[in-house]
Amino acid sequence: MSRLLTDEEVERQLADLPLWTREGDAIVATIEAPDFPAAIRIVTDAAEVAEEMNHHPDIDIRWRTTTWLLTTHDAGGLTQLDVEQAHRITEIARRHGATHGG
Ligand SMILES: C[C@H](O)[C@H](O)[C@H]1CNC2=NC(N)=NC(=O)C2=N1
Repeated sequence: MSRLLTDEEVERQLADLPLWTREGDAIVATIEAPDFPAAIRIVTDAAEVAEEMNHHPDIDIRWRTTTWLLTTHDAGGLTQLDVEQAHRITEIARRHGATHGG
């Protein structure tokens, strides 16, 4: 299991993740896809990454807007797994033509 990151470590790593903000013990991002099928493709690709990492995001799907919440339940907060997954979800979203959500 990954160790908890310090507040400073989280802050420093979020500088490279403009889509993501900290909310308590989690990091969150809102991603707007071009249309609903593209939003679902992002979720499907992220599901494969989640299985591979054995680390699973909380996802809210509303038409073409998806909201993602990452935290490491086992550790009780943020770990390097969340940061790595945030990068991978961001890359998937970019590939599917997504932009920042509101
Ligand atoms: C038993 C299994 O390894 C754990 O339940 C995994 C599965 N997926 C997980 N996902 C997330 N986001 N946090 C976890 O702590 C976690 N733990």
